[in-house]
Amino acid sequence: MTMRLDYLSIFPAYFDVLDISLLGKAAVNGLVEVHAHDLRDWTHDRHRTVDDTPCGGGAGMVMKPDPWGEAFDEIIGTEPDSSVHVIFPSPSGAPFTQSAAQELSSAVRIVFCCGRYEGIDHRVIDYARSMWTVHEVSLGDYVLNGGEVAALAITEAVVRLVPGFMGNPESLAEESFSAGQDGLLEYPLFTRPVSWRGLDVPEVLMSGHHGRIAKWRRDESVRLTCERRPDLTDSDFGVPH
Ligand SMILES: N#Cc1c(-c2ccc3cc[nH]c3c2)n[nH]c1N
Repeated sequence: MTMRLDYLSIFPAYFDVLDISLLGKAAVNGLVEVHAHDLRDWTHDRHRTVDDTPCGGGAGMVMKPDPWGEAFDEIIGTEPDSSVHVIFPSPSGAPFTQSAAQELSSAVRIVFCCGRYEGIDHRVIDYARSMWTVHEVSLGDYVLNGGEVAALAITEAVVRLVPGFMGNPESLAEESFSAGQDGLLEYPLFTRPVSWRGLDVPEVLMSGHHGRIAKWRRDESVRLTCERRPDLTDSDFGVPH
């Protein structure tokens, strides 16, 4: 099943990058198809205006609803369809998580609505909610200038989980935040040479003793998670008091 990805933005060239790297390969293999659209193509004035002053006053500009609605009609259609996932990156959105990426990896269609200026007229989101499955999501607690970077990050997090995308799906199981890691951060990784600039690979990893190696890795994951992400430690993870 091919996943169709659409991107609506006033900077559609942001998404040219999706033609390279692994995503390019996935497109070639028919796993995903990518369509980037310039929102200004749905304007009708000579300046191709997509923004206006905020009702109620305030700084900055707000994206007008009309171009979005006409773009939706042409790109998605005018009939409700809950199988279409419409993502609005927003600083006021719910934190985007690995579990959200996992859920979206089985979607047949995802449409990213990339706002700029101060944001998009809220009626656009309300209309989309009446038609499709909408996700207002945030990458994190910092401010970007628009939704494009978030759309790219979410795309990578989702598409790499699409069955058939990763050459070795087993590698997904041991990553940070994966279910296989019990939500823990990934342990430190090493490869050859064994000694590098006076720094050595931990001996246990060279022991060939799989049980000891597994314990060392689990202990390191717990240590790192407790140190860096106490918010993820909603249980003791077997940490001795
Ligand atoms: N996702 C996300 C965001 C944003 C964001 C998203 C869309 C727009 C449209 C205008 N400004 C935006 C900022 N800022 N910080 C995040 N984590």
